Amino acid sequence: MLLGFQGGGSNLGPKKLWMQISSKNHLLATILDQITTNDTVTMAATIKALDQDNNNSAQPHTLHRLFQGNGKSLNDLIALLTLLLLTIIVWKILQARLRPRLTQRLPPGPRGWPVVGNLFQFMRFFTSDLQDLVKKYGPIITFRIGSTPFIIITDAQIAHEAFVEKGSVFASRPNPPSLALFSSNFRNITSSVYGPVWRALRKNLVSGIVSSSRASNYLRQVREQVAQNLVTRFSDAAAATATQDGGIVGVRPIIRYGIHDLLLSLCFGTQLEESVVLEVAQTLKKILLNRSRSRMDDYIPWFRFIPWMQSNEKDRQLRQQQVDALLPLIQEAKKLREDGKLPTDSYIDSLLAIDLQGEKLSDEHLVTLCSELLNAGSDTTVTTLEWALANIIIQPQIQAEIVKEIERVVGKRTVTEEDIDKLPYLEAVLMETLRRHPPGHYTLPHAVTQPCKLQGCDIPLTATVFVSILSISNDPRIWANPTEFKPERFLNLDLDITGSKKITMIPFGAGRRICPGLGLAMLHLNFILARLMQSFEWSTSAPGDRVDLTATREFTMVMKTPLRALIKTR
Ligand code: HEM
Repeated sequence: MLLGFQGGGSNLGPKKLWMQISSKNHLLATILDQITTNDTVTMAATIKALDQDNNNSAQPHTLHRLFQGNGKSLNDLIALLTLLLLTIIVWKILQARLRPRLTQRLPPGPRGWPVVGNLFQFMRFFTSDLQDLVKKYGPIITFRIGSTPFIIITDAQIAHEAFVEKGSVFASRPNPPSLALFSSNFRNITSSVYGPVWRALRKNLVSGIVSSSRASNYLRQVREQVAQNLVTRFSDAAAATATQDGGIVGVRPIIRYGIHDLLLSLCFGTQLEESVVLEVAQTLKKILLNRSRSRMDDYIPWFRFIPWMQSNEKDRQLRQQQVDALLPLIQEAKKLREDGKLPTDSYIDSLLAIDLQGEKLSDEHLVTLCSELLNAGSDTTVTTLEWALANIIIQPQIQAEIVKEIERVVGKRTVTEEDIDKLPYLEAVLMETLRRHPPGHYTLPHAVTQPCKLQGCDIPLTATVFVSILSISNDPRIWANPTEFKPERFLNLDLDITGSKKITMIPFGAGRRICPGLGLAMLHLNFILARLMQSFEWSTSAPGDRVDLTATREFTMVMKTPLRALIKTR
């Protein structure tokens, strides 16, 4: 259109034309106003005034020449002004989006590549030690993936400032699109934003199976039964490879089975057949492994167009398998409930009773919430038990100390849940395991509810924030000789594992999003480890064997070489 003007006889360049237009900007502003309000009658009057203005001037106005002298229509003028208006709007939008980025002072971090940011460095640093980066950039580090800042806090005091002192600000979760399918549109505890849905679901879990766990007869019986089955499974596996010194067992699969058996019973109110437990465990593991793969298309949208990066179809298949595995159990639980036979302490019973924003939960939503309990509580517990046994095998004096404590407190009878509080050394071994080998090296991702400052740096709304759990529990300013496995350090320590007063180690996170299963997890860990220690002598699978403590990331940080042990009934 502008070219049209120039070709229409005006010998002015665009810059000069603009200056002339600007000189009449008061009248033009009025016209612009009228264009936007579609007030054509007054607009005509204003243009007349502009005309008048030109007639009175010694030098005829350029616009006048352009539109009247050259016979251009009012429509052309309107089009020019609309174009200007649009340019102004686009400029304002760009300014609003760019200004915060240009003036923001994010925590420092490594330089990234254009467009993808630190994509190629991030996953490497995420699974390795951050010490070198901390030396270079300080205790809070920013990575960028696409345009999203990933901020990692490595220091206990700063973690306390963020998650506890500014708890409500750091209490939300980011909502990456690929998570929608498995979280029923971000409506489970782990992924929901800080708000009423999260509050209602978390309260339901905590006031249901977590708080009442010790008091509930049903839950106590389940644990007793599962611990007994676990001991039998270890005995059977050892018998299959029996030598005169005992039998060799692969530790992880047996414990995995036991913990799934336990959580499925807590969830569905009934103990399930072995084939069902195995099928559910296998399906959920596949999903966890798929979910823990980095999904960069969440942050760099054009990745979705690269064929080998597309995982939507795979996600849909896995979701279907999850529904196929869990829906029959939900339907069975509904029938038991109708017949008044479903234990009221089971998780599914509380979910069937709950109204979420005035509505009962759909079957699809129930699948999501049951899977969440099983996923959150299984690998974390299995991993902790495997690391604990590995360290106990490496240091036989720790095993001797645990057994001595159990004999002193319990005598010859089988250890029960009531005994757990009287076994401080056993608990110290588990605490040291959670410090040295936390199942998650990072908290889950947090989002902020409003832009804020941390240590003088900006934390924008777009940020995804993590605390490095491992950096804190390996910090030599907090823990003497942090790389040594020494349960004794916990014996006379007034430890606050929730970190609410002071953060020293937070394997369960801290603040509003702290793991709601903390109490239940500690009960399971103590009870099962006590039973396994009381039932068997544990040693390396062959004389001179070394237990490899290298970690690798699955969903949790697991032993890279799964633990094999020689066990002998005591
Ligand atoms: C050794 C066992 C466990 C460990 C180490 C552990 C650790 C964690 C960690 C680090 C978080 C993230 C906290 C954050 O983002 O700041 C978390 C969240 C969570 N955990 Fe656990 N957990 C364990 C067992 C359990 C169990 C048994 C349950 C279920 C009863 C459970 C349910 C959850 C849930 C639902 C969340 C999400 C909380 C929220 O977003 O509000 N966890 N856990």
